Amino acid sequence: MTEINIKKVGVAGAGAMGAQIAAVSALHGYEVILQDISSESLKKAEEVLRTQLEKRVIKGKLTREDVDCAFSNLIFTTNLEAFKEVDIVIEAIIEDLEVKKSLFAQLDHLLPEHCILATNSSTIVSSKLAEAVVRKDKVCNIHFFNPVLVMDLVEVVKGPHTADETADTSMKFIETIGKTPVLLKKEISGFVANRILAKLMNEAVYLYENGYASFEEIDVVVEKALGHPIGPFALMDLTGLDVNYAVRKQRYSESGDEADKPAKSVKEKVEKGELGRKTGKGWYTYDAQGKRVVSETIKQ
Ligand SMILES: NC(=O)c1ccc[n+]([C@@H]2O[C@H](COP(=O)([O-])OP(=O)(O)OC[C@H]3O[C@@H](n4cnc5c(N)ncnc54)[C@H](O)[C@@H]3O)[C@@H](O)[C@H]2O)c1
Repeated sequence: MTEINIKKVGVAGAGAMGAQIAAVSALHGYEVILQDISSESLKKAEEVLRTQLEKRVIKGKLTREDVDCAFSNLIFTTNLEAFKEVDIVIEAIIEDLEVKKSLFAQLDHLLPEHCILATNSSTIVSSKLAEAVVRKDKVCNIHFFNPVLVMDLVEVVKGPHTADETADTSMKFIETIGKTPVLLKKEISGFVANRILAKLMNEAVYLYENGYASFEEIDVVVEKALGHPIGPFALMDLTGLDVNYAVRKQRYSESGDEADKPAKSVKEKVEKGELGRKTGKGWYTYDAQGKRVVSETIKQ
């Protein structure tokens, strides 16, 4: 078994996930290329990362040298050609199967032969993306959780096409960036955490849409009675309602199961552009610093 020696990391997509995956890799000494089709997204990613890492310096979780070193390891670019010498690419672009497949096909031509091509998709199994490439044995899921700077766990999912050394190298890579990887030996849409979470979210939305309790009250119950750090509606705001919507659409297109369909109330919010923290409003409203504006009903 030949294991791949990872030195350079490519991250495609500089949104909420890609930016932090790149930052964590750079903080652990890897040379990282963060690529996005939008220069606006790259600019925002750099600004947000500077703020987030600065906060960690103030809290004493990182030193200024750590942060300076991480930024010196990071390249922000719109040029896909910059991935020509990377050893692993983690794709974290929008949750759209056809867009992801098209990127995988482009990358397959461009990347060195040994390079692993992993997807951070919340739900799409990597065999659907492996269809677009020749290097099928180098394709797997590496699924991080939001926010990547904080969340320890990463799911690595092996498809029937994934070589053992691809899964092994991916697991080891995750350990080297200070995270705990869990290997799924067989692929299944949504993997472990999101499948379990989807059941909870469905029930929360059912109770809300049928008027049993407000979304704020449901969040309070889940936090205080079940001990979750945040409730399902606050979590949707953190993840992005557009991401939740896209994931459910994908799941529904695969399963045809009505229970997988995007929720009506989520669809309405996405259509209004209320996507959660990233737009300042989702289920809750957020101020310019990203702090939740507490409603009068909850204050009482
Ligand atoms: N948000 C979450 O909580 C979360 C958690 C785990 C996994 N994921 C998955 O991670 C991926 C990214 O999610 P996100 O929340 O960071 O999305 P996001 O909307 O914040 O960012 C997506 C980025 O991809 C860029 N992009 C679109 N098409 C591209 C292309 N062809 N090439 C390069 N860049 C492109 C966009 O410009 C944008 O900057 C999705 O597959 C999502 O399912 C999200």
